[in-house]
Amino acid sequence: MTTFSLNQSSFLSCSGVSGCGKRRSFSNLDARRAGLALKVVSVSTTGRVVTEERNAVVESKKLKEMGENATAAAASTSEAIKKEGEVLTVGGGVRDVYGEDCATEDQLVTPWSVTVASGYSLLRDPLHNKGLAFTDKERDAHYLRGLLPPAVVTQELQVKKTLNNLRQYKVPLQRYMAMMDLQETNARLFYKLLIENVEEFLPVVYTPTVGEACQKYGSIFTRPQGLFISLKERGKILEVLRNWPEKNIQVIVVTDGERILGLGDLGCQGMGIPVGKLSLYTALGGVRPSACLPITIDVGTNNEQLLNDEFYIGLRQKRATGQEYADLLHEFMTAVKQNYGEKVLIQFEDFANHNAFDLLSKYSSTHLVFNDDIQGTASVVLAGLLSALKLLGGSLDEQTFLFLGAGEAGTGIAELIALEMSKQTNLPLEEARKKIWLVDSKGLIVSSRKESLQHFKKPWAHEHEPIRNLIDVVQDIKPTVLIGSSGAGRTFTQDVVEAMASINERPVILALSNPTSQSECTAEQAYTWSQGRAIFASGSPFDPVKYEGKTFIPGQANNAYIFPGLGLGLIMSGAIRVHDDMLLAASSALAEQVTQENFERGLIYPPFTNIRKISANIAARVAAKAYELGLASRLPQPQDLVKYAESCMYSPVYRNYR
Ligand SMILES: NC(=O)C1=CN([C@@H]2O[C@H](COP(=O)(O)OP(=O)(O)OC[C@H]3O[C@@H](n4cnc5c(N)ncnc54)[C@H](OP(=O)(O)O)[C@@H]3O)[C@@H](O)[C@H]2O)C=CC1
Ligand SMILES: CC(=O)C(=O)O
Ligand SMILES: [Mg+2]
Repeated sequence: MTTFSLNQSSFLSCSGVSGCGKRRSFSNLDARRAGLALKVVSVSTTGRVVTEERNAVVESKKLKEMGENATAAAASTSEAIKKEGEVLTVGGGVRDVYGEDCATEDQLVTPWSVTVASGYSLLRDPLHNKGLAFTDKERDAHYLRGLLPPAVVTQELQVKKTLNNLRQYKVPLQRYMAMMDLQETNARLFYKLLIENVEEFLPVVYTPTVGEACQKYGSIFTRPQGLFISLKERGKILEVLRNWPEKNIQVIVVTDGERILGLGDLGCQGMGIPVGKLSLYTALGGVRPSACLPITIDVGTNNEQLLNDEFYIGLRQKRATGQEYADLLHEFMTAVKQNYGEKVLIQFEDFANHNAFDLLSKYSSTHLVFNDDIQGTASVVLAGLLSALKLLGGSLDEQTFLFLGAGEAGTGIAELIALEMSKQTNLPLEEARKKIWLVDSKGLIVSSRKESLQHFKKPWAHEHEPIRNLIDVVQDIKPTVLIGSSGAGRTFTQDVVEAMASINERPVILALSNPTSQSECTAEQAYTWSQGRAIFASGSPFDPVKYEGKTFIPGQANNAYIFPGLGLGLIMSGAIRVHDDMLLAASSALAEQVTQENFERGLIYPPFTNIRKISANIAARVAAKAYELGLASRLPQPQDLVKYAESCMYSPVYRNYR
């Protein structure tokens, strides 16, 4: 294995010797221009794929021999290539002939190979297909003649046409299916459309529609969008990982489907969630689509309705638990590290809390792992609270927090608030926690219940008499901030919101539960019942609300603001572990992106329209923290991390092919 310094790898990794994946690993054009005597790979007859295997060590040696001149050569090479418009250069990195941005990857794959798909195969390769946007020259060069009608159109026109078509669908699930179809047909068009129309299509590929898609996944399933690893694959998980066509994976989102949004156990059909989250990694965070791998672990389901559904696509058995479950997960975690190395980010998503906390603590010291529901949600909510303070005045420790729901989201947020409070005031963590109260399905969590509490609830069992109902808790505790993390829809009833409004001039009410049906209250309810005084945000989006002649725009408190930027920051710094301070850094980076204009409209989050800029800022702060903590492996540290983050981001614009 040959390794390069960052300066070298920013060029070399992209030009193939470092192996940017089996299919797009090397542009011969780049190689020739970089002074390497590589044989030009010829394209086969129509529809064939030419694969050329080489020994990377030999080529690596040649590049090493270039020594210090490599970077300079790379820079001038990039410039030359740019002029011809054949490949795009960004930030000193080079994208290969198919335009895959490999700037963040420096792993070596030996032996590497070059594969060129042409003709019919090219049209069916979603990462490279451009449909009618293939130019006449490209059609000649890539054996596409006759496979396409004569018209040549721009990507912009394709976006316009696709938008027109998508808007014809009035049923959200049909829009979802059309979007998935587009993703599977032409990824760049899918991402361009999603990025340019993020507020319109986020609710389609993500919450709320993705929830319905998971519920009906068996019926709408057509093609695999990720890997299914079930108990049947026990002992063979490494082989299963190797069946995935992309080799150079940077982020895995994995679920076992037991707590999909607030919809409960959807078993194998939870796959819609990793697929959706990873679409956001690319669209919002700029991680290459080919570097993203959605995985669903299927250990059965306890959902009787699914078990009896003839279209169910998962194992027809009750969930495996205990040692059997732990062994499968351990085999998975081990295989991932073995196959992709230790810098692949594994995001745990929508596991039930009885596994989520244990998995996170078991693997956080050996793998680059992150639980989105516990940690990403905490980071996004803390950001919202930091910016709400600008509307409210005062400091974090002057607030009293009440949660409905004491699971992953609730206790995860509570802990990060306490941590931030403790850092801000030097208050011991134990003391900071006393400002935070949680209610679960049995009522207020108090010390007299301590023995029977799950471990993650114990820090929140304060001295107090038990109280059963939320309204009584609100009247007793008098919170300034009320947070819904229960998964139980419409539990912030009129009397609860009215009580919050009678206690506070500007009550902060966050109804985090997803999808929309599970939101603790609607935006309209929050504004109406508080006479327009609530500072409100919800996990799933709500339309603007008109109340007494004024229009209120609800914010979206969703971890989608955090995980794409956090992930990018981890990847670009080569972080080896996730640290709480990175979550705090992400929170403050997000809070700083809220503008005066946003505040004037009552918003505590910036609009999603600016999300790529927001993600670059989050990534930069997370990466800076990784360097500061000595957890970053990609050295030296780039000087301007925001610019570097932007330069690493995937662009969905079509590339010109030779
Ligand atoms: N907006 C966002 O970014 C995110 C939103 N979420 C949403 O948060 C919700 C909860 O997720 P998560 O924390 O992982 O789930 P958990 O299952 O871990 O926790 C749910 C908690 O809510 C409590 N609860 C359930 N029903 C009621 C009720 N009727 N009254 C009072 N408490 C109740 C449970 O009580 P008990 O412990 O007694 O069973 C439990 O403490 C989901 O809807 C999810 O979609 C999650 C992550 C991110
Ligand atoms: C948003 C999210 O992660 C959830 O609802 O589970
Ligand atoms: Mg989740």
